Amino acid sequence: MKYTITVPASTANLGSGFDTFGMALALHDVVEVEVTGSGLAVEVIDAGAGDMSGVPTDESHLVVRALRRACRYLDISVPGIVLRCHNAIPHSRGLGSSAAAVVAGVAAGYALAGKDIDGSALQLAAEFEGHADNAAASLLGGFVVAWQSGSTYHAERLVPHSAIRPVVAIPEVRSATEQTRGLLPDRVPHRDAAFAASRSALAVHAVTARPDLLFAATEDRLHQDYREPAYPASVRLMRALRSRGVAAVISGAGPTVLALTTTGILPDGVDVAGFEVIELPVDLVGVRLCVS
Ligand SMILES: Nc1ncnc2c1ncn2[C@@H]1O[C@H](COP(=O)(O)OP(=O)(O)O)[C@@H](O)[C@H]1O
Ligand SMILES: N[C@@H](CCOP(=O)(O)O)C(=O)O
Repeated sequence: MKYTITVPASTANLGSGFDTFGMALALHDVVEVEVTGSGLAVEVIDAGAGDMSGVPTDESHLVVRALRRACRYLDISVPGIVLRCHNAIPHSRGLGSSAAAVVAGVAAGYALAGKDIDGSALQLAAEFEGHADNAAASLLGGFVVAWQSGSTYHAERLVPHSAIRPVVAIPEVRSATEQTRGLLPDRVPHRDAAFAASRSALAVHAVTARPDLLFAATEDRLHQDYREPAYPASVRLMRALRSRGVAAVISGAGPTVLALTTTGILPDGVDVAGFEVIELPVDLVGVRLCVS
């Protein structure tokens, strides 16, 4: 039997919802899993993601680690595994590749156990990253609001307004989420926290019902400026787009720039040299499984 798991990329934060908002995007990794008599074989296939040479093919592969974790949680043992990973989501660009890999592995564990995905899958997946925004989006699809109570992760899925057409500008350069989290301060001024509270509350309304409010709703003071030294060209592009009235933000921990448009294109005259610009519709479904 072959289990095929299709998992969407995601964009986190959406400007004002640091570690809270996520949105699934229609760019998918596909992972095929087969159970064998013994051993582990991992094949990593570039399906558009670019250079995959740094990705391991042993037990340290992220999908394998998440699959093993889910199998332990679900109390099943698997004698051997063949894994074929077709990677389309570029790595270390702020499009949630690591969360997608973890969600694929967890979903594979549930598939092998013959169990439907439930709330515990989010917990298992979010534990890998320490925040649930990307994982919830890849798991549930649509627009998610994620939060943590103690060590428990939660998320609510909302449906984005149908007029929203996300466009991403992906640079060639990479930046590791772990490193850019290190650029964030331990404390922020109270006025910035209040600013963030107003904009993130507004963003829930803007994304679901009032796209005309997206520009104000995506303003951020908690993370993007602090991370600018890691990817100045991305921040420059984001600011150039915002100066034209586009609701542009840094996608996740960067360096991709996300524009929440209603046109599916970026305005003429903005210099996008060094970026691949593509429209990525919202994925409303989240992770899916096919058994053959
Ligand atoms: N499909 C995948 N298979 C295996 N490892 C992956 C996969 N996707 C991401 N990773 C691992 O996660 C790293 C990128 O994670 P991260 O820095 O959080 O960036 P991103 O914004 O792309 O999630 C990669 O360098 C790789 O080690
Ligand atoms: N909220 C996180 C999101 C990281 O997303 P990624 O796609 O860059 O891994 C953060 O901003 O650190």
